[in-house]
Amino acid sequence: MPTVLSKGTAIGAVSIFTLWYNYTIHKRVSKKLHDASKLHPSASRPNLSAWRSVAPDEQDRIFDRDAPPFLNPSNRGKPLRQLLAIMRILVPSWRSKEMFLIVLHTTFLIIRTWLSVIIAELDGKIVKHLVRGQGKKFLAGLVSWFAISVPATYTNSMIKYLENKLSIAFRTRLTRYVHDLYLSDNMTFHKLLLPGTSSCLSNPDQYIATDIARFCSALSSVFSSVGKPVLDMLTFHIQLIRGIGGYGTASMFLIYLATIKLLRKCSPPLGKLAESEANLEGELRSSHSRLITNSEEVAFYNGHTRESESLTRSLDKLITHASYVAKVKIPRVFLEDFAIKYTWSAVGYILCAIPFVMDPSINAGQRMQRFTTNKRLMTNLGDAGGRLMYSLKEMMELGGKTARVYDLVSMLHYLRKYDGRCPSSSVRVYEDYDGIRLTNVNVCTPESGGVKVAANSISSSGHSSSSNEFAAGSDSECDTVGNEDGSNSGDDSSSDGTTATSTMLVEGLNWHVKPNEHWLITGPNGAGKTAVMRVVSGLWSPAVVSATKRYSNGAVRQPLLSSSSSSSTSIMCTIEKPEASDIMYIPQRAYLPIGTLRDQVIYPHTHAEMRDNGVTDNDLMKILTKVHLSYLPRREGGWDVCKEWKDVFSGGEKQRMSLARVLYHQPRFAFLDECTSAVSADVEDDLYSQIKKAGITLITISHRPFALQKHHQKLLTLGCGDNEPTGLSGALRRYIAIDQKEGKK
Ligand SMILES: Nc1ncnc2c1ncn2[C@@H]1O[C@H](COP(=O)(O)OP(=O)(O)OP(=O)(O)O)[C@@H](O)[C@H]1O
Repeated sequence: MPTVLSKGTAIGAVSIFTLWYNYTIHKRVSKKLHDASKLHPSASRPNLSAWRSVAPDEQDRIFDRDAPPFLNPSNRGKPLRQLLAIMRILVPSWRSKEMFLIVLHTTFLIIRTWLSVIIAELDGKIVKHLVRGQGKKFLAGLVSWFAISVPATYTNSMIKYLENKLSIAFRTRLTRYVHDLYLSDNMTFHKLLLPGTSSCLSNPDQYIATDIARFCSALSSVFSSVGKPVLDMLTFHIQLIRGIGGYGTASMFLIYLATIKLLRKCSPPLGKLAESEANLEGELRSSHSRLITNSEEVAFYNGHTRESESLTRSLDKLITHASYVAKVKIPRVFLEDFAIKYTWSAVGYILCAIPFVMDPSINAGQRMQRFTTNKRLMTNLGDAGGRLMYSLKEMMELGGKTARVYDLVSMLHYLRKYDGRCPSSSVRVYEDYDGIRLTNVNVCTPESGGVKVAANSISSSGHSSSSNEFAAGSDSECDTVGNEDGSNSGDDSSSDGTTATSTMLVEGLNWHVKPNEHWLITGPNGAGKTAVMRVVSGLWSPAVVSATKRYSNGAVRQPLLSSSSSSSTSIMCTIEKPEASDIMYIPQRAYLPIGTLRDQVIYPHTHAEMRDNGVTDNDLMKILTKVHLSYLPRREGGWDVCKEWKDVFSGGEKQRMSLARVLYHQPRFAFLDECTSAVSADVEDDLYSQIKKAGITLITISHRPFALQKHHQKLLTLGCGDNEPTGLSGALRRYIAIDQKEGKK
């Protein structure tokens, strides 16, 4: 009895220590976060970003060891390797918080196993005293039983608590890591949704918001569901060897192995099924998001029936899949129950009974004590074995969840590394030029299937190719591909037979914008006006033009122009422009971020940055006056009011707000893409004058050249052949640059 009590005291001491530790640490961390949040809004973010704690290049190397599985299916089916790669993010060092939680969690698992052994022994002793009629000892046994129950219950709740903590810690670190990649400087969030990539990784929101959470929760519970039963089984087996002998435990092990083999044979591919289910859930979620985003348009069209059909279709697919999964699991569930609950228990009884049959000299009391202890150990053992079997299922499902997260992270790494702005040796971007100059630039739509092709070139060579991000698999050594006749279907076939399709919008564009030389870009719908803006901003990669009028998004060979050389060069396409911050791009659809009225004017600056720049609310008021929005702060109730601004502002107000942003940021060049189409003519005139007065060089994209030409000196017309505007399909897009003053081409 004293042994039991001293063990109980030791466990109680450990429990009290962890209680105290948890309480003080929690208080300290909360205070730190509270203090930090008072300094700066972004300071509330603890420095947990694995992006910084694990060198990104090192992670690139890990994730690029082979092409990611969505690009190269042969990389599928390696969940352990994928899990280890992700673990580098989750537990970046031995001294990390996650490591501490894992160690603490394991400690409590060991304590619980130890307690189970103590309880089994105590159980046997209590029954023995009862059978022998030893009342005092029986009561003392009961007191010990209650004494041990306090640390035992505390241990159980700590295990659950630490499991949740671990899951939250994993999720925080992984989501931060993914956010850093997703919102990195090269606009990965945008590239991810371009055609060609979206087919590989649709619904990134589902991956980030749901799949990461599920993966982290599954991973942290695996520590308990696998670690604990393994530990239990080892401990109980050692204990049982004393009770039922080596042959008994050996027989139990053999039965476990046989059950595992049988269950594996009868199991459906649970990992793959879990992965497909997550995909279908993502589809349903994105159908709902689309409806939420476009609710007004759908309502105007009375499109609810049509939308309901599409939602029901997504739901049906998910339900059909879920029903299928439930059906294919039946044989496994049946076998699992039969083997674990019934067969194992029967075998346990037999193994417990054998020692007494073999040794009839044991008296009734001892027999009862040993049988009770062995039976409890056997029950615990069976329970642990059962949990291990169930956790095999969880592990298979974890494989599917791991694959989803690995797909996401490797895709983001892929885009981060290979999607630099114009990384191709044949496309040069200079950012120290006092103007914007494009030389021989082909403006093409992104290739669908382009990522797939590019990634194959990576996997075959084992390192990055220099072709641009949506490029066909050609590297600088390959021959130019394209249509001899200069037709606009820039097809290119990769080695695996994948066809990358891209459309040439503007060929060999030579365009020079000097400071204070205001340009108007015009042309029919779909001619590529916005595409030119995308290429200058780096959202789309420019392609190169060759002397033979062929084109390729990869590098091309071109004979050197000097007569002395018969060799070739591939450098021929350049974009020169000022620092990125000196050019501002205002898209067709006005974007109104979540936040205050002030945030609408200063976006993407924060209020703190605005103050750092010495700008006051009075200055903002002057800007709003210039764009004819001075009434807004009064109407909306001040600068600090937060609303869903896209529903509050009219179409014209949204566009004027975009121009207010231009006046706030004062860039040297501003691309304005149809951003005054909803503004009345007199106000439009004034807005252009205000922007020009602020010293900003205008590059305006518009269908209405006559209304706006007085504010511009130069005209770039896209979508025209040599004489007349052409139809858009099939014909090669050309351009005409006109100096309006001189009236020459
Ligand atoms: N992400 C994309 N992937 C593939 N093709 C695209 C993509 N975005 C636009 N395109 C195509 O590129 C062509 C040019 O688009 P762009 O937006 O530049 O036209 P635009 O001249 O600005 O037309 P509009 O006057 O209608 O705004 C269009 O045919 C369009 O379908």
